[in-house]
Parts: sequence; structure tokens; C-alpha cells
Amino acid sequence: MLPRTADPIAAIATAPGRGAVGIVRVSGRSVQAIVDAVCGRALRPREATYLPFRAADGSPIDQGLAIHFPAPHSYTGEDVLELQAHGGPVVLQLLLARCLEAGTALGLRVAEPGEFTQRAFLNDKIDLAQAEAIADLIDASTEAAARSAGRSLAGAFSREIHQLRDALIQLRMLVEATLDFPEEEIDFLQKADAQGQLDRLQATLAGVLQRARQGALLREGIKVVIAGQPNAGKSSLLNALAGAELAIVTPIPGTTRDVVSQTIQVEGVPLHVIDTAGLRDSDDPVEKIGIERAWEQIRGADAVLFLHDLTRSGDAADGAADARLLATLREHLPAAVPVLQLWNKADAAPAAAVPAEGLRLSAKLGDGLQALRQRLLEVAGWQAAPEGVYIARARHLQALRRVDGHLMEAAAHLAGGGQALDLLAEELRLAQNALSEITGEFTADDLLGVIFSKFCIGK
Ligand SMILES: Nc1nc2c(c(=O)[nH]1)N(C=O)[C@@H](CNc1ccc(C(=O)N[C@@H](CCC(=O)O)C(=O)O)cc1)CN2
Ligand SMILES: Nc1nc2c(ncn2[C@@H]2O[C@H](COP(=O)(O)OP(=O)(O)OP(=O)(O)O)[C@@H](O)[C@H]2O)c(=O)[nH]1
Ligand SMILES: [Mg+2]
Repeated sequence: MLPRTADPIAAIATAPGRGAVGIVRVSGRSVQAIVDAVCGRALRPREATYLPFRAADGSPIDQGLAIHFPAPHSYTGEDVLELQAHGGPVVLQLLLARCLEAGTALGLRVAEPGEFTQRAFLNDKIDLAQAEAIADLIDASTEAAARSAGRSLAGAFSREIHQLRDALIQLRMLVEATLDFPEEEIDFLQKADAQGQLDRLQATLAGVLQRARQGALLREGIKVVIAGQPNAGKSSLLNALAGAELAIVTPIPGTTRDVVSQTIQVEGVPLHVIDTAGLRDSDDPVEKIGIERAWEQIRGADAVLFLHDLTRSGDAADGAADARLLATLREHLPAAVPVLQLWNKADAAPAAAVPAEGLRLSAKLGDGLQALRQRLLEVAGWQAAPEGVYIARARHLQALRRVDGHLMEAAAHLAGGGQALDLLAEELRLAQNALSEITGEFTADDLLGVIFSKFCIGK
């Protein structure tokens, strides 16, 4: 744990660029010297004071609000000074430079990305999952993602992790106590309903894992790649989903070369939709590069939308080309990645039949788009209940899956008739360690470095 006497740090806390108000924030062992130099008067704790911010020669840099949050009652848990100025990039740089100059003797330096929040974590103001939720709230790309990050920040996720941990500790105490009385061990465990406790733990964990999966989906979204032969209507589909003319559409096959992507949201789930060059054998060197890029996108897809052109469904050669492409697609993709078959231009071929598992679509008129959006949500694994979801990261899911693995091992040892109580105890210990990685009670320093370095500057 970091002592409250850490090096003072400073940064512009607001977004770069122009804004109505901009904030320079200082945090560290004592900011009094900076208050004296820049504000020129005493500040009442946690009270906004309107005053001129002074340069070294006494001239005003700006007029604004200064707030002093004496330690430990601040965002970081350290002494914090906030200067709320007018939000111009130059005035804020001047103000930051002035603070650094006034704080030279204190060793004041510019903060690393995420360093304020890292200090809040190290000073026990928030746990690691909450710190991550702050970054996720700032980065949220949909309303549902922002709401679920808010729930994590308020501690909803951490509370569930703590409940699991407490139940785990109960069971561990029981098993450890039994280890000390080997003669009566199995009776003892049975009387105390160790099996029931473990069952309930596993059931609770399954619920947490399910909600965390939904939260990770809200945070990350899925990557949906549109693929198919030239002229099938891929770019038209991207435009229809995005509700904007993003990609060039022409009747000329081979129009798209560059990858065009847009994030859309369906019920708050971000879908990163990617339009690609039509797949065919081509001698055009530019088109060939486009097709290579298309394959690159396909290989990284979470789901592929394969477009057929219904107006050509009478053409046997076209059907054979689609079948060949689909087979090649499957070779490039892991089995778990779904390929949805869409039959486009339904408006121009009203009589053409569509296989049962395919979706009929008109990118031009927008017909079938709603059904497609619902299919994409299903494919993503979204179960519409965003109210209870908290934001989660891949890191959290991995930890929860490890907990699950250890609990399954533990269940096997317990069912084994108590022959291996020490192994049972060890699995429970490992499960607890994996759990506490989520809230950061048990997290390696280098991992912390990676997590906080991804924050924006000033946070
Ligand atoms: N101006 C401003 N707005 C901001 C922040 C900030 O630092 N400054 N925040 C930051 O990024 C967020 C708010 N986070 C904060 C968290 C704790 C405390 C704080 O003073 N905590 C004390 C007192 C708590 C209380 O009175 O209940 C404490 O924890 O002891 C302040 C802001 C969003 N808005
Ligand atoms: N009637 C009809 N025409 C469509 C539909 N979707 C696309 N088109 C037309 O088909 C032609 C090709 O559309 P694009 O969206 O450019 O096709 P693409 O698959 O992106 O083509 P490439 O970029 O060349 O691979 C254009 O003339 C579109 O207007 C549709 O649903 N109905
Ligand atoms: Mg195109």
C-alpha cells in the first residue's frame, strides 16, 4: 500500500481541446505550498473559492474556482488541489506549468495516465474493479454500457465478489478445521453440510459469471464482418445498418476496396460492423489488396454475415461460387464463429425462394433489418436484462472461470469421500486467490501497471 506521502503529481483533468471549464488537478503529500503560490490565500476545506490564479510575477493567468480537499477526504485519498479554470488548451497548459513551477521544491511532476485513480486504489478509496469501472464509464460507447459501468463503480460487481469470497472463507474454515481432527473428518463435514455450501457457491458463481459475460459484451461488443461476392449489396447493408451513406455503393462489381467499419448499437450492445471488398479472383492489383484485407477481417470476426444476391439465384455458376466461398470461409474460421446467410435484394426478386435458416433482406428498402439485428443479438449471447448487468472485462471473466475450475476440482475431492482433504483445502484456497484478483486484494504489481496505463491522462 502506498503511503499518503507519495510524490505529488499534477495534470489537466479535463479533455484536451476547448471547453467551457477546464480543471488542473494536483495530488500528493501536501499541496499547501501550491495553494499559497498560485491562489495567494488560504482555502477552506472542500469549499469552492473564486480567485485569480497567479503567475510567478503576480499577474493573473485566469480567474477561477479553487478547491482544496485535505487528505484523506479526496478522490485519491491524498491532499488534492483543484483549479477550475476556463477551458482553453493554452490557459490550462499555462496553469499546469505554473503549478509545476510552484511545486518544484516538493518534487511535483506530471501524472502518468491513470495515476490519480491508481492512488485512489492504493489508498483504499476504491477497489480494482471499481477503478476499472471508472475507465469503462469514460470509454462507454453506448448508454447501456455507461449505466452498467456506473453500477460497477457503485460497487455492485465488487459486492457480489465479496459475497462469494465470504462464502468461500466459511467453507475453507470448515475444511481447515476438519484437517486438524482427522479421525472424525468426514462426519464433521457432512454434519456441517459442506456439500450444500459448495453447491450453493457454485450456483452463485454461475450467476455472477453469466452477468459478467453480459457486462463484458456491453463493454467490448462483437465484430461483425459482411462478406460475399462483389455487387451482393454488402456496402448497402452497412449503410442501412448505420443509417448513413458511409461506404460507396455503385452497380459496378468490385467497388469496395478499403475496409469500412462502423459501430452501431442494438439494445445497447455495440456491434462493430465491417464492410469488405467482394471476394473473387481478380487480376486488378488494387482489388487484390482489398480482397486480402477482407480475408484478414474475416479471420478476426466474431460473426460473419454472408450475403447472397437473390436476383442471381437462378444462375447456377453464381450459386456454385457462393458455395465455394462459404466452404473457404468455414476453413478460415474457428467452429464457434457463426456465419449467417443473408439473401439480399429481396425487393427485386420477390418470387425467389430462401433456405429456411437464411434471412431474406432488402438492404435497399431496409426490409429484414430488424430480424437481422435480433439474430445478431442472439449470436452475441445477449440476454436482454440490462438492469442487473455490471460492466466486466475479459480479465474478470478469466478469473471467474478459474474460480469455477477450482470449485469443480474441490467438488470432485469432496465427492471422493474425504480421502484428499488437503487437496480440497488447496483448491478452495486457489479459488479465493483467483477471486481476490478481481477486486485487487491479490494482484501483481505489473498487472496493476498495465491496467492503469490504459487510462486517459489526468484520470
Ligand atoms: N470537480 C471534480 N469533479 C469530479 C471528480 C473530481 O475529482 N473533481 N471526480 C474524480 O475523478 C469524480 C468524482 N469522484 C470523487 C470521489 C471522491 C471525492 C471525495 O472528495 N471523497 C472524499 C469525501 C467523500 C464524502 O464526502 O462523502 C472521501 O472519499 O473521503 C471527490 C470526487 C467525478 N467528478
Ligand atoms: N434492388 C436492390 N438492389 C440492391 C440492394 N442492395 C444493393 N443493391 C444494389 O446492388 C448494387 C451493388 O451494391 P453494393 O452495396 O455496392 O454491393 P457490394 O456488395 O458492396 O459490392 P462490392 O463493393 O463491389 O463488393 C448497387 O447498385 C445497389 O444499389 C437491394 O436490397 N435491392
Ligand atoms: Mg461494396
